[in-house]
Amino acid sequence: MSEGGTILVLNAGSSSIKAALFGPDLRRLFRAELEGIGREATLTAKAEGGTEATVADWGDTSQGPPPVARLIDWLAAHAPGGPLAAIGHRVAVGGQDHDGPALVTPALLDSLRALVPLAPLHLPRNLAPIEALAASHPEVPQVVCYDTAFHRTMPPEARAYALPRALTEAGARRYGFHGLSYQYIAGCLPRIDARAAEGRTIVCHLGSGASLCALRGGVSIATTMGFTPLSGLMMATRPGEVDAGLMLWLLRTQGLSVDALERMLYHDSGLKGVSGISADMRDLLASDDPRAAEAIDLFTYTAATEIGRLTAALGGLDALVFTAGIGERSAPIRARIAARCGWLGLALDASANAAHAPRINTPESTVTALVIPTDEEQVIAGQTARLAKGPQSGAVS
Ligand SMILES: Nc1ncnc2c1ncn2[C@@H]1O[C@H](COP(=O)(O)OP(=O)(O)O)[C@@H](O)[C@H]1O
Ligand SMILES: CC(=O)OP(=O)(O)O
Ligand SMILES: [Mg+2]
Repeated sequence: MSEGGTILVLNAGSSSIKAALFGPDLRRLFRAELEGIGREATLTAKAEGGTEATVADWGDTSQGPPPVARLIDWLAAHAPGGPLAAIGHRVAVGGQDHDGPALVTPALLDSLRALVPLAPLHLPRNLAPIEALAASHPEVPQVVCYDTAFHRTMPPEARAYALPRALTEAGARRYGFHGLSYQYIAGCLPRIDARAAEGRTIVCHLGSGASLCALRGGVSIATTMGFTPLSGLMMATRPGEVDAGLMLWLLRTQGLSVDALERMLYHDSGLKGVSGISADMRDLLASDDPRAAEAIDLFTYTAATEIGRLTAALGGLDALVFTAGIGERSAPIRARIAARCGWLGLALDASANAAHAPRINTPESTVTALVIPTDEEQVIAGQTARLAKGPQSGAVS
């Protein structure tokens, strides 16, 4: 890693691409977010400490060149210059063979390409910039940071499906996702609330993709996503939990192809499918269409019932944390989920919630409720700096 250079971080999610530049001291220098991937997108970018954000209409991203390629060109022209010391990438899935950050090599890329069926919405978007940057910046080490790695502490009963043993042994088990976000939150908790840091805490990562993580003493012991990021909570375009038998029925009797089934599950379900209006929670909250209300009800119902399931895994609940796009910014959704969790002793302070305060529970609430903005890019930058500094560091050729 070139001493004194900057670290570029790329975090491609299902509805957004977040990019950031960090200095050698791991302080953020610049951030950019392309929001609305797959439709009309908007770029927001800002130098750290700067007052003016750049906001640009990015046009329709459902067609044309991959938006990440344009974003990389845009960053080269607009972000602070200087040599790149390393590039860190969020990679949604590491499967059973990859459970910690790793330097990119051609062999690693080959093994990750084989995992695309485990995260077809994410992995191609994660791998494309690695391949492009390996070609354009062959001298710069690249590091992949897995969403799944944080959950390797889950006990066997939280990882296994009740499938034939041979399948479980072959890797057909729950990996969990959003681990970079949960790692960031777990790292913040000791500074924010000792009881949440040491006790039984559920983190609600509610973005375009959504999941919950049960933390005991800051360590993941259960999560709602599984082998793929389809299961668990209802999401922007994914259904969350559905009966596997329904999928068999669709394939056997409704003439659905495997490709059409995959498209339906990853792109056309969730908030978008139920409302028929939008995948964006903001649009649904602003709509007076009853289908929007139905979609929001199903979203908050599923989140609350899954909180119940993870509370059982933890044996009780001390704290609930809201994070990611919806969790950080939507007071009405937090209020509706919390209202369904009153039986746990949770009560929100309406004005603290409306103000997105760091602590939003009432003094009487037996469960602490916190809002913590996540920062996956910071975790990626830390993992990237550690690996790229090592003596074994080398770029892809
Ligand atoms: N103020 C808000 N109210 C409700 N939803 C919001 C708000 N701001 C952003 N969102 C939602 O957050 C989601 C994006 O969250 P994010 O965590 O960035 O997702 P991802 O990383 O999966 O792309 C979008 O689906 C958007 O609808
Ligand atoms: C794993 C996952 O669903 O990620 P995202 O929320 O970024 O789509
Ligand atoms: Mg995300």
